[in-house]
Amino acid sequence: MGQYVTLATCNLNQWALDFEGNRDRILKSIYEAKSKGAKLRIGPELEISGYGCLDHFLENDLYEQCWDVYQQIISDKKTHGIIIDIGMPIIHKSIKYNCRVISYDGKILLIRPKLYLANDGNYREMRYFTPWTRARYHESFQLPKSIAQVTGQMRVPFGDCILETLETTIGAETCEELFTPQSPHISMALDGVEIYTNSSGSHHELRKLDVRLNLITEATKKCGGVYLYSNQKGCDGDRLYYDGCACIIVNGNIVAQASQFSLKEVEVITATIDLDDVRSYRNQKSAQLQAVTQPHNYSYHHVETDIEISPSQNILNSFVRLSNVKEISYHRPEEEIALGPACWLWDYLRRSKCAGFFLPLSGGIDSCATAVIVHSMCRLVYSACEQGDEQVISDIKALTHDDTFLPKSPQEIANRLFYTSFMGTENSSKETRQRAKDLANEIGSYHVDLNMDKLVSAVVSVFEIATGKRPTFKVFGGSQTENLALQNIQARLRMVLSYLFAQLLPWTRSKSGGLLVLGSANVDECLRGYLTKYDCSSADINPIGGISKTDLKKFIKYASTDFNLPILNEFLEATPTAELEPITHNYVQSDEVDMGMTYDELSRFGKLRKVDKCGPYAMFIKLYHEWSQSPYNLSAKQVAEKVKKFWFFYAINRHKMTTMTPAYHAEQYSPDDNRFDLRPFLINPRFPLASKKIDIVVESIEKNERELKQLTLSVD
Ligand SMILES: Nc1ncnc2c1ncn2[C@@H]1O[C@H](COP(=O)(O)OP(=O)(O)OC[C@H]2O[C@@H]([n+]3cccc(C(=O)O)c3)[C@H](O)[C@@H]2O)[C@@H](O)[C@H]1O
Ligand SMILES: Nc1ncnc2c1ncn2[C@@H]1O[C@H](COP(=O)(O)OP(=O)(O)OP(=O)(O)O)[C@@H](O)[C@H]1O
Ligand SMILES: NC(=O)CC[C@H](N)C(=O)O
Repeated sequence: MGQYVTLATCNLNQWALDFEGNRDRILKSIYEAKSKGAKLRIGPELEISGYGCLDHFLENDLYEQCWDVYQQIISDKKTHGIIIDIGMPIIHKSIKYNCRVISYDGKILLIRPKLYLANDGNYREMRYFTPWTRARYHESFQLPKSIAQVTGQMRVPFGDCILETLETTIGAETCEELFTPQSPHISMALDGVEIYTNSSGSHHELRKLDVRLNLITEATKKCGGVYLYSNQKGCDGDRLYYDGCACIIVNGNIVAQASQFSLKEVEVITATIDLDDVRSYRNQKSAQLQAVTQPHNYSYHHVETDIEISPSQNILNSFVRLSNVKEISYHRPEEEIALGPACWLWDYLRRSKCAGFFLPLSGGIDSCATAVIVHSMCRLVYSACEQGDEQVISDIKALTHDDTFLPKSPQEIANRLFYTSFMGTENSSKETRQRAKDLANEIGSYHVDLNMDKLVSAVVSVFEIATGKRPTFKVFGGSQTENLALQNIQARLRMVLSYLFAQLLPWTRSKSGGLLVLGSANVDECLRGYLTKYDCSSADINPIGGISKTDLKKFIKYASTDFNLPILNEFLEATPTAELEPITHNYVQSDEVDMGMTYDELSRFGKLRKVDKCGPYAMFIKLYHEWSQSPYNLSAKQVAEKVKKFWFFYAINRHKMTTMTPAYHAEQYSPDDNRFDLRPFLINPRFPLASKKIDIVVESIEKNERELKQLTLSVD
């Protein structure tokens, strides 16, 4: 007994619309899978076009080019001798589908369209594709002439079918289908499928990998079987980082797992498994009864083949070893922050071919976190170069325009690609200035320490000459309006300077090209609108725009030890301040006081608003029950005030989200206006009806409390 089969899956770093680059990575993965003895190779969702083409999926060109590339792949003889399951979009009867194309030896066996499309949060598949709503139904698909010439076939099955080899049955599931209550793998299992494939375009979100892996392990624990999961990896041209983590799971146990974050463009994993293990596992009588009581028309169309994927010599060959069960590996959230945005930045930089990054470095937590993420990128690039990763080596040489460059440290990379600047005013403290300098020194960035008071006073003078009025800070007797305007002008001038320096700093060092300006507004500031519109929060890209202040602090703590940067502790100990107002003997500007709420409270508001989908009234009810308890012990009135204040600032500042810098998506409660959190930006900030309802509840609670108190007193 024993039916040993070697299977392969992969992470591919595809790029939207990079058809030829995508083809080369697909080919590389097939060659590697074959060289490891695999008989089946699966790849990520829509891997030929790249997953994130968005509205380009509406263009017919794209479909034609996918077929062009597909033709090149299957006519390459080196891709024969292995079942290949490739993701691409296909037009059938004038309707666009998100498909798997399964072939062997240059012949297409089956085209399987996605049944349940992803359409929440960041996903809008229904905008471009139509789901194949007819379960277990198939039609005949007429191949494009160019493909027919290569394969010698005119028509192939198109629909919800499964594939039969000489030893087993294979069924394809596509990404979102795993997340649905009636996942196809359930009915496939009941119809005898032993190997399920899942090809995904699934993005990273902090603390979320376990959701995906739990679904896969639970699926195979319940149904038995081998689950091959493949995913795209990297930045393919948008705010998302696809987080790979291809894996192979057998009856609930993981036997192979690829990385979640790395700079490798092609990462193939294989496992040798025994199909008999699936059959033994399925000995559960109740499951067998469910299988035999399925209505006969519930059976899938089996595409029958005479492909042998488990040659009998496998069990006679002592070199063929069954893969061992492994522990699932997860990263801590701090590591996820260190790695995900760093990989995303690297893809962005090499694909944009810019000369590096420019970061306004203030000496505060946020820009510090951004700087440390760039440092983490430099560490990853350095270590990939050390390991001889040819792609990374060629990219770093191209970016630095130096064919001889092989970095000797992460700092050496930063010195060529990373520019930071402290842009001080008379309101800046020497501590923040020094912290910025020290950090730049530690991580090796090319640092510029400058003062821009002349610029600020010049702009204020222009205003004074034009209007005859000179605004004054509040601490010196000015109004709130004057105070804000004087702060905003400093902040906005920093943005203008940033772009000037980003354009010209490489030139001052006789280097060519311009820099990408990095923004550092965190998710909580965006939600509360605690930032100046069109200031340094307006940049080219922002690696931390989807990360909460609380997580950023944990990340800095982690990096202080794991990256050996003790200077980071100084950032953690400092009070967060914008340093836009003058410091006097009894006043230092502080973020949480300015905002009227803490960062922890903001995270809670953010989660309730977006993840739990609470309006102001529902949020108040939830928070009253939470915050009236120890350790908060807040009264209903206090909770009501906090909730109203949050919604007020959220609403008056929502317009700022329409111009926010594209940021790495990392948090479920991201308020990203462009892709993830679609809301109006002219909102009545008082939410009058919800406020009245909250007030009525507060009154009733207070009345109950008074009555209870009186009752207790009279009993005493
Ligand atoms: N409903 C609406 N729809 C579209 N646009 C609207 C609008 N309401 C105002 N606006 C526009 O927005 C402007 C107000 O926004 P904005 O100019 O940002 O000004 P504003 O939000 O009033 O002030 C910026 C806030 O960010 C704080 N802050 C804290 C820390 C650091 C920084 C920093 O920048 O470094 C800033 C600063 O203390 C202040 O509370 C209005 O003048 C108007 O032009
Ligand atoms: N003195 C400064 N020099 C350089 N850049 C600055 C300076 N002050 C502010 N910035 C830039 O403007 C951004 C927004 O400023 P803000 O004071 O709101 O800081 P923040 O969002 O709390 O971030 P940080 O914690 O980095 O100060 C900063 O992240 C930084 O990139
Ligand atoms: N491409 C997809 O179908 C992705 C949807 C899925 N919910 C995910 O986040 O992985």
